[in-house]
Amino acid sequence: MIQMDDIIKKISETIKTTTQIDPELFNVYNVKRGLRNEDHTGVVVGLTKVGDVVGYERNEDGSLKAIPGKLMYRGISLEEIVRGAQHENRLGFEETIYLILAGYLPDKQELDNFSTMLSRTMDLNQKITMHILDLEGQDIMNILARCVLELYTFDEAPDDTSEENLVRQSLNLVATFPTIIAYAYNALRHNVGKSLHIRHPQEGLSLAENFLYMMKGHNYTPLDVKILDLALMVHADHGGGNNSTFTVRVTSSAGTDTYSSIAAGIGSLKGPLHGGANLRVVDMLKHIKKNVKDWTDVDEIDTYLKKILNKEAYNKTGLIYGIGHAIYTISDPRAVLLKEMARDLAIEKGREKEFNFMSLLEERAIKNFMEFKGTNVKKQVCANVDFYSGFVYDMIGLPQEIYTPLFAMARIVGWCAHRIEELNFKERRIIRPAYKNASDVKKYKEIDKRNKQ
Ligand SMILES: CC(=O)SCCNC(=O)CCNC(=O)[C@H](O)C(C)(C)COP(=O)(O)OP(=O)(O)OC[C@H]1O[C@@H](n2cnc3c(N)ncnc32)[C@H](O)[C@@H]1OP(=O)(O)O
Ligand SMILES: O=C([O-])CC(=O)C(=O)O
Repeated sequence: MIQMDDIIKKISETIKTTTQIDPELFNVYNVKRGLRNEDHTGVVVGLTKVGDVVGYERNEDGSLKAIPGKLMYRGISLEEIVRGAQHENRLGFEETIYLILAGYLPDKQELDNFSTMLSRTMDLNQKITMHILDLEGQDIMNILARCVLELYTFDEAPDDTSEENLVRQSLNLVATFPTIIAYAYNALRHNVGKSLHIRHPQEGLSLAENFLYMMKGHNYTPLDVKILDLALMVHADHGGGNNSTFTVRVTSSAGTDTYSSIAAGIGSLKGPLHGGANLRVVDMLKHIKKNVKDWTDVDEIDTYLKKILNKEAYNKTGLIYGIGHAIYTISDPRAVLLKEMARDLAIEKGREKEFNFMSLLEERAIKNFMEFKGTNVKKQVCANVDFYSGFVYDMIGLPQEIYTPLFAMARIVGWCAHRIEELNFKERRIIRPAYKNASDVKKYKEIDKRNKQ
């Protein structure tokens, strides 16, 4: 009897050749691999007023000048937004959500009303709650995507793309992501024999605090809330070109519903080269800690990093996770803020040795990467947002299963703002680039005249 395994083996063998395309053809046809120019800068494919990501300037001769990274939400620097909230000793995620969605900073009254509305909207109805608890699986990003798709059936106007309906759907998603993620995590714990706690979000608490409450009951501190709030602020948007937001924009441009589009964005963010890198960093660090005996020995660290780059160690992809970025060169401003948080927390929690090790690893990874690439390197690399986030989450007692979902819990804001922009832009057109055919033209053969492959 023909077995599926035999067919899988055969097709897997043929795709070794059918998927290969001569790299030279990219030059011949001027195809931008990964939508990236020769110097690795992104091909400009759209205009946005939501967020801006700056990692380099152009010299007069057109070459790249590396600069410290800048991130703007609606034209305002993320660093200023963070420092503003810190200076006034208040939380900032709700203000960031308002800024990104509405396009301007709210006044005190607007912010109070908005925060109250969000905390009221966080609660899920019984049917949806039971549904989340019923979703099987180990991966919360996968559960989140499935849950978002299911929300379509609970929405009375899921396909309505009017401005008001898009805003209604966006606010609901922003407010309920923390609840869905916390409940999905609690269901996961329950599956491995722990008690099931399904706590209703509390009116009047911030999104960050409500999330900690739903995850851990009253077992969190004001500092934990502050740190989570800041982490959410820095992950909220990253312009239109990052893989998940672009996915949301591409699917939105076809006119599909909010739930389909956001589920696609979640799928993209889960990838280990994108938001899923925060989990890979934690895993890679565990591995390095096991294999490097002296965490202060630069030679030992360098030897191990070289092995990773040579595809001889860790997961043999040749990648050092948490390092490198499509746009940033000298620094990712979010990694700078997260590192600052990590340092302060490490001192408070007695984990300075680990922090110092990570900091040294960051420095050595950049140095080893540049040496490894030698003259082939087109641009400088730096630690990205995913390098320190897991360490920060661990210090406030959050489990690994929710590290990438936490990214989604913040980025839902940017996704919604970009979707609204994509759908309301008057000159809007379906996003439909071209693929140049690289296959030979062949004649169709009748079935009894075909050769056995
Ligand atoms: C939220 C976020 O999405 S932040 C990014 C999270 N991802 C990671 O941390 C994974 C590790 N980093 C990477 O894989 C990459 O740096 C990416 C995916 C973030 C960006 O990739 P690119 O835009 O292709 O980066 P860039 O153009 O600077 O790459 C130059 C070369 O260096 C390689 N490179 C880049 N980063 C790394 C790294 N961390 N380790 C090893 N090699 C790397 C690239 O593969 C590329 O090689 P190639 O020229 O042989 O194709
Ligand atoms: O911009 C990118 O390519 C990835 C990124 O850092 C993000 O989405 O936050």
